[in-house]
Amino acid sequence: MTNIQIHIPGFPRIGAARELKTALERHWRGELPAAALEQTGRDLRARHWAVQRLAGLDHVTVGDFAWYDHVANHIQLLGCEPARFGFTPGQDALQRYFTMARGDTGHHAHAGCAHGHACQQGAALEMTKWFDTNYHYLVPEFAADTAFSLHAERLLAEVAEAQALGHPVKAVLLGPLTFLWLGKEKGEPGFDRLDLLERLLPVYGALLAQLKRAGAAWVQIDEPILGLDLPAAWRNAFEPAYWQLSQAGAPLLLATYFSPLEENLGLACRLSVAGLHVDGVRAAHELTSVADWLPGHKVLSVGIVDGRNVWRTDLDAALAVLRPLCAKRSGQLWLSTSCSLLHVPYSLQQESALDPEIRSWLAFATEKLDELALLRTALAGADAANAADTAGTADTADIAAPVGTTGTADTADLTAALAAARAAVASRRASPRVHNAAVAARLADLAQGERCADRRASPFPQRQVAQRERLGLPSFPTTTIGSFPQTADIRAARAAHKRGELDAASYERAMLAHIADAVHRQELLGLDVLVHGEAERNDMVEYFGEQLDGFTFTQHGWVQSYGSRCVKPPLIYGDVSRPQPMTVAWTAHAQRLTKRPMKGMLTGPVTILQWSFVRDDQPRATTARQIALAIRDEVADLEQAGIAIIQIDEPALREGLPLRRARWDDYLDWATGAFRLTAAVASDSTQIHTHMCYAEFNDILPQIAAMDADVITIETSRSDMELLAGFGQFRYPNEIGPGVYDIHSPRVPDQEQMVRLLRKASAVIAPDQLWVNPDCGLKTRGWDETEAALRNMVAAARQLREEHAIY
Ligand SMILES: CN1c2c(nc(N)[nH]c2=O)NC[C@@H]1CNc1ccc(C(=O)N[C@@H](CCC(=O)N[C@@H](CCC(=O)N[C@@H](CCC(=O)O)C(=O)O)C(=O)O)C(=O)O)cc1
Ligand SMILES: N[C@@H](CCS)C(=O)O
Ligand SMILES: [Zn+2]
Repeated sequence: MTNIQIHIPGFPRIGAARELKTALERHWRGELPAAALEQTGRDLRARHWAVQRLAGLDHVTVGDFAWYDHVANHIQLLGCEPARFGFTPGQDALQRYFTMARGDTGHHAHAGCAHGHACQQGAALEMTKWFDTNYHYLVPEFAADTAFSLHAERLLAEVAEAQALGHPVKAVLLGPLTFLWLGKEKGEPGFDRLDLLERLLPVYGALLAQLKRAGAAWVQIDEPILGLDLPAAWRNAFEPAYWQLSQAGAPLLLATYFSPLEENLGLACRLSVAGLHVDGVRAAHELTSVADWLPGHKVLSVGIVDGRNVWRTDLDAALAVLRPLCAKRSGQLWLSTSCSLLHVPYSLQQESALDPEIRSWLAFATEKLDELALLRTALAGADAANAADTAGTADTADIAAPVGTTGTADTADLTAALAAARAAVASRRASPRVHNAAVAARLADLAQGERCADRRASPFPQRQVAQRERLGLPSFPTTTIGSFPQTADIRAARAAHKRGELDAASYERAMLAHIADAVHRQELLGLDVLVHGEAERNDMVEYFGEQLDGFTFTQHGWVQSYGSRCVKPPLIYGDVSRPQPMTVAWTAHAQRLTKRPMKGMLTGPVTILQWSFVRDDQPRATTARQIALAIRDEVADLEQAGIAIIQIDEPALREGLPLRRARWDDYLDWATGAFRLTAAVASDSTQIHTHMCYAEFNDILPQIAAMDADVITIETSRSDMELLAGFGQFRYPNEIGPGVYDIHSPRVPDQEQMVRLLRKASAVIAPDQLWVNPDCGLKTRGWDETEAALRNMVAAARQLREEHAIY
């Protein structure tokens, strides 16, 4: 009979009430000593392990906690902190960690630094998106002389902490190949970071041996890159690497997630490990093959509960998938979430304001633990019954005894719990609030007149003439990306309004005053195209989600985005439409305060989709088109209100690319189509901007060009304008604003630094196509640094105008 166990690849670390965020930010402000911060970490870990055990999980996961990011943890664990930080022996490890994550603000590239203007010494590690999620990791830096050494004290201390609390431990590590893959090569061209594997493996070996000695029953070793299109050298490296590691220590559970294994399936099944975890949601179609190919003595861990979305699991469907697997695997079958629960909110228990019907459709992290326990109980019962049928005796001795609330369920409880889950799934399927006939009809009408609906009236050159005539901007026009500092005042006013302590009219007055302040400051700075500053927005996606039909939102559904920063993704449960204008009054107010053009600011359909929890009952493309129509209405209304420039942000367009290249074309087709559908309603003389950050665009430049925005502003400063080369080579046809300063750092760039970047940009893009702007919005910055940086930016633009003498 099958031994069924339950576990999770990882748990949210930020805390039910974002305790980690609060503690970190207090520590960084100097208000909380390191010892107190450490205590917060211990308390959170203890609480999270207790929740896992109480739900009946067989192992607690240790090693998923991080002060800032789990990849950064591995940089320290494996002793490869970049030399450029100049850390000295004996320097406090926590301080070094935060310096890597946040930069060394004591080292100013602009003020008397001997390293020149491209100086990156002391700059924070680059952040980039973790696969196709909205979580950012810190990018390891590798060079030919990178050395590794083991610093496992923190991880081993966490193992000991869990053991002291009486928990069976499964430690989790990033695998060596994924760790190297996620890093960036620095230094000499021609260096290949895969060459470091030989040096890295002995350190992993020593680590695994230490974990075994420490009593970790299992080590989960994450290799999500097995779901990517890997170069042959990387694929070939797996077998020898894992053979070497298998000699070292505790049994290894190799974990893959986010993507099907495809051509790597046989390889993953063959590796010298004791078990394999697969994503049973995104790679559901591979489960039978994996169950067939994986040798019988290995554990198969099936990630059957969705770790990337918030819908309650259809337990009947899950059991229908699991039963045959259970029959095939006479040894050990583990049930799990598809991936770490880092990507979903903590618990539904705190959500008192959700509509009860919609609430019944949902499962956040802690509810997903309960789902696993239910599935295990249901499956174990069926397995026992089968065994009794075949052997004539019911031997339940090797069924892991369920513990905890759900685990103690007797047959009646189990039946009731399954019935409740079934009713919730049925209610969601049949609910009239999910479907809106008017939205369906509008989409159907579009399908008929498709070609005109997503094309501007005239081609770009004609629009450019009309826009230049209307706007009369100088060359190298200056602008910002939308948000200005979300000050403590702004946040406090919104929090007071939410608590009912500040009435709607007073809140609105406060926001209008912040907008007026932002407009005034921009005029003094001499910017050419102004923005209202987004003071009234809690978040660029949540704000729209709160106003669109078909969306709902939570009170506490926070998900970590990077470090202490979190987002509260809205939930799309039904057909999307816009009951009324969402931004027009704020933007029109701002426009009335100035004679300069005020840029309207919208979030695009792909980004709203990508940064929300989305429906799983219809294709993402359909939802994207519904959102596109809603935002299109807003474009039309802004235009009607006299707004001449409208920015439609699509920072998540690149991140939404499927992890497998074979699926790119289909995605890019509907994603860029949704953008065009949003923008195409604008007349020729209305200038449409889009903005993208976090993007390595070069492999999708034709599709970005096909979006046909009049102006695109992109993040380029951190790559020293290297990203722009592709736009030059491709002869990007429309106007471009390559970011000239990194908004993630409090460092104020000087004029000369930005002039250098603009000259570099002018060498690859025609100067009359160029705009001047920061990399992204300024909401996380303070006003002093913002004004200082923008003053220098405006001066840099003026200098370029003089150099090119093309007013
Ligand atoms: C551009 N980015 C975004 C991404 N995803 C999004 N959904 N939105 C984005 O903007 N992905 C990629 C990047 C990630 N970058 C960031 C940057 C900054 C943040 C951030 O600052 N997050 C805030 C939360 C923002 C928010 O929702 N604010 C609300 C609520 C504020 C709050 O916590 N209030 C307190 C009370 C405060 C008080 O003063 O009393 C409370 O409610 O308890 C608001 O402004 O109303 C963060 O704090 O983490 C995220 C991603
Ligand atoms: N308009 C947004 C874009 C962020 S990607 C902002 O400025 O914050
Ligand atoms: Zn941005």
